[in-house]
Amino acid sequence: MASSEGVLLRRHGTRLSDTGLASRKAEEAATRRYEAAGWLRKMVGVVSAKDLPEAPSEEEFRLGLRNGMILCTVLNKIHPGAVPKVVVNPGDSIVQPDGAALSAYQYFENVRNFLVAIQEIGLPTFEASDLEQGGKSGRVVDCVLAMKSYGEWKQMGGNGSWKYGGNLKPLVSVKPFFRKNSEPFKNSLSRSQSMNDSDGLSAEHNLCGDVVSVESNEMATSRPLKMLVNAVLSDKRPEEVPLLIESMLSKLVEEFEQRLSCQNEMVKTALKSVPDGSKSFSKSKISTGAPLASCEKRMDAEDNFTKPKKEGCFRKPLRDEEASKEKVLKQCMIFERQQKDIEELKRTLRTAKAGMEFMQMKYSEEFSKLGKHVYGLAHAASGYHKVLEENRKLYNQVQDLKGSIRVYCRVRPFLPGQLNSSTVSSIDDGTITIINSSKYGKEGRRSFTFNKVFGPSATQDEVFLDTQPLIRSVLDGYNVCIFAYGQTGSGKTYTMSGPRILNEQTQGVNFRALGDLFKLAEQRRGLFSYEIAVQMIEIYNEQVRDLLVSDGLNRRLEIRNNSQKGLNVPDANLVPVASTSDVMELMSLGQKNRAVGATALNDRSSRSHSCLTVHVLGRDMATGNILRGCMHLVDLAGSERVDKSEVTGERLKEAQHINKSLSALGDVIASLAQKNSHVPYRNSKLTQLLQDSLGGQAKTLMFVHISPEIDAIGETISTLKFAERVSTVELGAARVNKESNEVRELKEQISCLKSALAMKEAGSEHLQNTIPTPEHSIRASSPVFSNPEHSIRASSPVFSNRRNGGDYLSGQANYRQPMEDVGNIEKCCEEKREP
Ligand SMILES: Nc1ncnc2c1ncn2[C@@H]1O[C@H](COP(=O)(O)OP(=O)(O)OP(=O)(O)O)[C@@H](O)[C@H]1O
Repeated sequence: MASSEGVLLRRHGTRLSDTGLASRKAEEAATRRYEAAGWLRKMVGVVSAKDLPEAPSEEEFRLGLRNGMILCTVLNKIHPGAVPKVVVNPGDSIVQPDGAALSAYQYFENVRNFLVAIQEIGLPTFEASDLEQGGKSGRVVDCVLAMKSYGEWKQMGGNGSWKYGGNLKPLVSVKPFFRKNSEPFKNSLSRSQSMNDSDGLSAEHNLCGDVVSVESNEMATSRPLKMLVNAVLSDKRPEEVPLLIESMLSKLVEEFEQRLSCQNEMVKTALKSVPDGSKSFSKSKISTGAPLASCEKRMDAEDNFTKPKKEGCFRKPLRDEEASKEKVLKQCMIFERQQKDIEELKRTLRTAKAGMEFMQMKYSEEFSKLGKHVYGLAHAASGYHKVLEENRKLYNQVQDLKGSIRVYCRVRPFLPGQLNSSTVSSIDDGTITIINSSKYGKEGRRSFTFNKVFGPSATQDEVFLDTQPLIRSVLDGYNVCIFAYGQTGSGKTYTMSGPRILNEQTQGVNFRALGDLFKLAEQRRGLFSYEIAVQMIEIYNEQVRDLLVSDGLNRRLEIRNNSQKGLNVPDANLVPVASTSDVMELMSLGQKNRAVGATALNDRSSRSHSCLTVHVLGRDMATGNILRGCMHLVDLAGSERVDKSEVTGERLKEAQHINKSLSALGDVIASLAQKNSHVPYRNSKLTQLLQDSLGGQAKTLMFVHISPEIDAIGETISTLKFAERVSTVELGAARVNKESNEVRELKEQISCLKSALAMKEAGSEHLQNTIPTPEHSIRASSPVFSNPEHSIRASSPVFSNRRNGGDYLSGQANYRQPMEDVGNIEKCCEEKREP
């Protein structure tokens, strides 16, 4: 063996000094081995020691003792009964160099029992594997030499606890062995078995729970392992055992390492999940002890629950325990942290709840405020509607003040090819002066005053300007009548519709009025909803016909002034319209249906009155009030005299009807203007038809057309007379207003003169100088005197009666005269006041 060791040493190229040390050690080991072998041989005798040479090699020493018989026999000799039963195999005489002949049973029983006994005595032991190939025979030698010492100590009468004083290495890693068939072994085995059989979990738990010291823990752990080893090795051949054990051990080590790394991972995870801030908090809690203990308990419970049951309890190194404790600490910190978070959440919830309640209260307050505001707004809105209504009324009153019957005169320009010699002398705002030819009487000029006179150059836009405000009145529920009056060819159709070729500039009143009507209705959307519909009627020979028929049948219609729908001709087609173009389309249909007769004067001359009525129904969306208004656009038949038309028979009849109806219209308007109690509506179909729109709050606009040709002067004058008659009262009223202004001014003059007289009578010497004051100069140049209109007054009796009137103004008057003048002026004022 020494040589083999030497060979080994040489093979590795060990240094010489090392080689010497090794050989010395080898020699020493051999000496000890020989001593052990000699002592054993001596103890068992030559026969029993036949397998153990006197100076054996390591191998021979191991093989000689391998069956355990020598060892057990010697031990029983020095300590009788130490190994109660030594197994003797019948075939043990057959010695195999590799020990293959030895049964595993024999091998285990004797060696184990020996080792148990040695352990019980307190002698140094070895591992069973040390008797195998590659085992450490030095331990066996130590054990044998310890037995020798023990035997010698016993022989010398040693008693009680024996202390081995030999130079032995402590056998820390050696597992304790228990004697087979011995009581302690039996008890531990039966206990382990019963535990495992009954309940693996509780058995493990109890095993772990019973651990009080490391020693007892080791004992408890070794029992099931022993069983496992027994079970595994029982049917194995001896030569397989070392390999098996090696494999098992490596697996155990592997398993242990795996668990260790697993635990390390858990600890790392726990450390990561614990916030830094919580450490100090948790530590302070842990220092109190109680929370930590509870945590540890919880963790133990968790561990026991999650650990696989078959693993059993492993003895852990101290480091593992520390890691485990640290893990517990971390868990505890997490738990504390979670509790803190829960508290925080609860607090937040409480705050949120309070916030919600506050918001709810605020919202209810806001809602009640909003409700009051809405109520106020509704109130204001109703007020606004009242104001609107008031505004509507005021607006129409203004229109009334402007005149509910307004007459406008329009002079047609000369047509191409006509002689450019006009009967119109001058046009001054509302007054037109006509040159009256000698043919119809005394040569001279005649003036007519209307609301406005449009000369030949007036545009369609200018003509419409005064009509425009009345369109709003229609939407406000008032009725409006717009007439085009005049002799044939004077331009009625031009004013109402425009020329044949239309553009934006040449559009007539109809287009513009309807355009404004729809535009205003659109602007009022949201306040009012409007329904607009159109009727078109023709009055021909005092017969009423519907012009909006598609079959061309001219059925006679009746006029009923008391129709509930506000329709005077309820049987006529009433066509809803939504735009100006809708209306124009209907108008062109009506024009086609209109009875048109060719006359000597104008091939487009119409011998009938046509009336386009736009019915407006407005619903006040706030109050639900209904407003009904309508606008009549009437293109009257030519107003020329019958004899001029040179017609007889049917044409004469037509002309007579036209004249009669126009005359009736004049009568009605005149009656209205004069505010007569009786208005003769029923004298013609035309006035019957327009009854609701003539008088009352209705507005009437009449465009009177005249031709400028000299040969039409007769028609022109008769037209102007008709128009003057219609507008007389209105204009008369205007005149009265004018006169009252004059009276007021005259009164001012009187008071002035009176004060001048008073001063004179007071005997002022300087009167002569005081009369022509700047005040008088101003008065002399005041509108009353400077106005051309007042030039009439200058020649009036008031001033003409005055002697030295001019001197008076210049301050040269006789002082008696002013009193006369005052009397005259006062008299004049009284006269003017009368009408
Ligand atoms: N202000 C005007 N400017 C230019 N042309 C005009 C004007 N007024 C009328 N006319 C032209 O005079 C002609 C006759 O006009 P219009 O047809 O309108 O007369 P009327 O009175 O309607 O005739 P009737 O009674 O036959 O219908 C037309 O050619 C028209 O274009």
